[in-house]
Amino acid sequence: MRMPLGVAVGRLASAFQRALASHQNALAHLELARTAVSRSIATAGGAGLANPAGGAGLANPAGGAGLANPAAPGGGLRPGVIPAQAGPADQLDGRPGVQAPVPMMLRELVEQLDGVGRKLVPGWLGEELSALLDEPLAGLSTVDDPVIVRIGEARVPGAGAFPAVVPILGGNHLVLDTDARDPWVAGMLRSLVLRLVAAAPAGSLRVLVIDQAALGGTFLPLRGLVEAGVMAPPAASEEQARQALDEAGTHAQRSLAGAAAGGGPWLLVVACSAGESRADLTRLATLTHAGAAARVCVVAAGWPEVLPGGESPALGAVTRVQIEGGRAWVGDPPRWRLGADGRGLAAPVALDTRLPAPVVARVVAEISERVRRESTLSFTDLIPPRLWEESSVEGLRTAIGRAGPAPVELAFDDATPHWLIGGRTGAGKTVFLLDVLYGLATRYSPDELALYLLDFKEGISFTEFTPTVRDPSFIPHARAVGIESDREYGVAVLRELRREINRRAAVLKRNAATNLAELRRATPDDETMGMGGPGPSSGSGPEDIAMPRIVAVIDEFQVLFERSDRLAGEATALLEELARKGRSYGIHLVLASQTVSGVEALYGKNDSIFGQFPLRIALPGGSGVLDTLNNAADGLRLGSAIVNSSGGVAGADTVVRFPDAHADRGAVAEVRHRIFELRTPGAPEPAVFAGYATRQVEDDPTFRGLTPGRRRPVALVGRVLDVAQSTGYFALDATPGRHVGVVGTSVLGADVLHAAAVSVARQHAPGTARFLVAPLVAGADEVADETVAALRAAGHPVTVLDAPRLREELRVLAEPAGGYDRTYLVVFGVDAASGVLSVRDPELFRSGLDDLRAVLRGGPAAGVHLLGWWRGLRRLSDDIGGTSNREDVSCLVVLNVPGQELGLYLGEIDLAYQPRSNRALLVDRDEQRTVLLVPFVRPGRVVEEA
Ligand SMILES: Nc1ncnc2c1ncn2[C@@H]1O[C@H](COP(=O)(O)OP(=O)(O)OP(=O)(O)O)[C@@H](O)[C@H]1O
Repeated sequence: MRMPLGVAVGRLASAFQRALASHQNALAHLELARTAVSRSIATAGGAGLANPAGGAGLANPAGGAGLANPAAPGGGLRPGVIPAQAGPADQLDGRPGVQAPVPMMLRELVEQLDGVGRKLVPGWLGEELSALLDEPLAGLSTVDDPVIVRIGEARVPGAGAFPAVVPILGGNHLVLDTDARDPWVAGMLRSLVLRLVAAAPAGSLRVLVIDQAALGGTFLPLRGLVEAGVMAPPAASEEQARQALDEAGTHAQRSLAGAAAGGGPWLLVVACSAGESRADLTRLATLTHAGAAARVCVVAAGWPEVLPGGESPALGAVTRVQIEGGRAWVGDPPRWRLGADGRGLAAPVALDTRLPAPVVARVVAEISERVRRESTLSFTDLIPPRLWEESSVEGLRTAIGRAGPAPVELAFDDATPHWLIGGRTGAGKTVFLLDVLYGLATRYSPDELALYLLDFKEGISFTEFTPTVRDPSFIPHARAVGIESDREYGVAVLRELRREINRRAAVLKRNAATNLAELRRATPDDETMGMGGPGPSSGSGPEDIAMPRIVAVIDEFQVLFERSDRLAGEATALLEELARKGRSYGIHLVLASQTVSGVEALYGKNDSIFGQFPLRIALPGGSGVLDTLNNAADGLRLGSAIVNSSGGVAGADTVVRFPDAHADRGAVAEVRHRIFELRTPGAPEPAVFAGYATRQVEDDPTFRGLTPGRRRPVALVGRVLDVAQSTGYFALDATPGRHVGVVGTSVLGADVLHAAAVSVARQHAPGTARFLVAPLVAGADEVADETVAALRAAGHPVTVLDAPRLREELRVLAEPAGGYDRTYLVVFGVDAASGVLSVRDPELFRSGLDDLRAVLRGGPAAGVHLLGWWRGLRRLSDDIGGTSNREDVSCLVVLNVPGQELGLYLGEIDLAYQPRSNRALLVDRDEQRTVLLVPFVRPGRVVEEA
């Protein structure tokens, strides 16, 4: 029985109404509609699709009851929707065997379906794009269902054109027989990807492009999507292709494993030249069988029918497209048919190829903006609702930002024990580190986590973790904070970490554990945390097994290697050891650098260190921490980073956005105060080393603790650059030569002498020590006067000497008679007296220098010590009778003396000393001690001039 055309159309219309009502059910309705069409065609003409010419009215659209006239209101093609595309489609004619054009009903069907698809996928293309971009991008609420997407335009000679659509996602895949070296195919792939990502909700779809044949060039026009975090940088080599397919496989496995829970993003794998390798074909084919739950969709171009060794791997739920002489033939999609003969759409298709650059730019910008909007997170998003609830037994984890809308967490654990961070100046390194550190310090208590924070550059990176005058709060996890650190201080921190490794190794051994996690799993927390009884089998005290994980951050670590000297050698050895052993002992390194050369310096020195740093984080300009072939970080915007946990190899990058901690100072301060309030009462402040800070003896805790009655007085001269910043001092015992010589033209010499004099004075009861003070150089008068005043205020007798009187006193002191416990000769500018001292007494045949040398040797045994400042090493050497007598002044504080000159004087050729402002070298010949000092200076001293 024949069905009247009007009835068929009525059915069709109601089917479409339903389809339009719910895009969720679009495919079901497509099926319904198709059936209706087939039926109507079959009943109307009995000829079906294979021979539409036989269908009444179908061959002549104009006669087809409204449907046939595209311009007719309410039906047909909307003006401007289908572009009048020039190009191959204009020459299209029917597929061989197809006698007549595709029925208009089908054309209408597909047109209507594109109406549905338009809701699903923005329908812009070619010239129409600009017009449509005035509308907001149509978005999908989900991509969980199959999406009907337009790939081109079916053209029927003499009968107009209609959109050619295929189902994609939802378990549907697309395969083309021609690869993307064909510009037509390349254009279609780009257009398809752009339509899909534009429509998909942010974060619901990620695109992986494999493009070996064009070295990643096919998707160059869409590279903005990489930065938007929607598309991974194209895999352009065999190795990268393998990694991309690994990722797709893992994604499918994970999705299948979590299928019951539902959700999760989709991965669109676009293989631009699939036929490059049989292995890749097999893996792609496997994915087409995996079903919708795998949440991977394959679009593969260049799929060969046969391979040299046999058939191409069997494909699953794919729509095939063949390219023949500039025409595309679209096969039947899985589960339904586009034509009655089972051979697909019976009309050739001109693929969508044109994506005008300005339009692409605008779409990409809009997508980026949307992703940015939807993925923007603030500093507080990194902070857990409840503080200090995590255990660090298995490792440390913290949120650092988002990839699209998906939160990204990074870990310090067995897989990624240490991190390497790169980024040019101003790339946000400090902000990123603050994000990480606050994230950690809010998740883990100080029993679970300790921090060592070291910064070598000028700036204030870590200052906020330390108490200041304006804000006394601090982060109780921080044990040591170095700001504008010296290399020496850096090495001191590394030494301390090595000591901690050795301590932990011993505890582990005693407890028969091979690593920290094992020990802590076997030991109740209150014991390992230092709050309970002794360890299980060791009998060791709780302090002994207190083992929070330690994160040591070294910003601008390349400074350690900026010279090729003994210190750099030690730093390399220490870093290597820490990197190698840290994993087992819960000690994790974060090395950050702004220059590639910093990284290369270390590579050059020792290749193996960076093998221990699988996690690479590249901020803008930080490609140096990635593989040499991976320049993904070059075009990054501020606030984004490439995170790569495969040692930086290309293809394993994730673009992550992180919040700007600097932008929300109030929130940051509030978090810090919350952490501070939670600390155990009496928790120690971090030891803060600020490279620029000067030190005064009056503020020194050791100085304040000095009282009379010490057996051997100590002369305090500065603060050592060790982690505790211990006080630098010389013990003045009876050994010949126990005198303090301060050397250098710097006026800081006078300040150091002051510190030495007032500190020894505190160790004698008033009146039991006498001080002979000789201010011999004008530049030191002020300090000398202060010294005299301070000594007198302490109740000690003080005699002020000029050069001739100094000579007299030396004559007396050369044969000491006693009377006082100690006599201190404090000479500001010993060298200024050398003219007077070198004169020989005509009667005694002795010069002042002879007496000086006698005092230097014999004085200490009689309680006489010289505290002297020489304004040059040569002058000191001359006064004491040459380098062979150098033990006669065995305690030196060296200021601005060239390292080489000092090395020669001390007989240490490889001495790594560079004079710099606000620093001195403490040399104790008797104790074989050479350490860098921040010398004590008078308040208000401008040290830069030193
Ligand atoms: N995620 C972000 N979003 C927006 N702006 C950011 C972000 N991170 C950092 N910035 C901004 O970038 C600027 C530089 O950041 P930061 O001080 O962290 O850089 P840096 O790499 O440490 O620089 P330098 O090495 O010169 O100290 C700051 O003004 C900061 O506000």
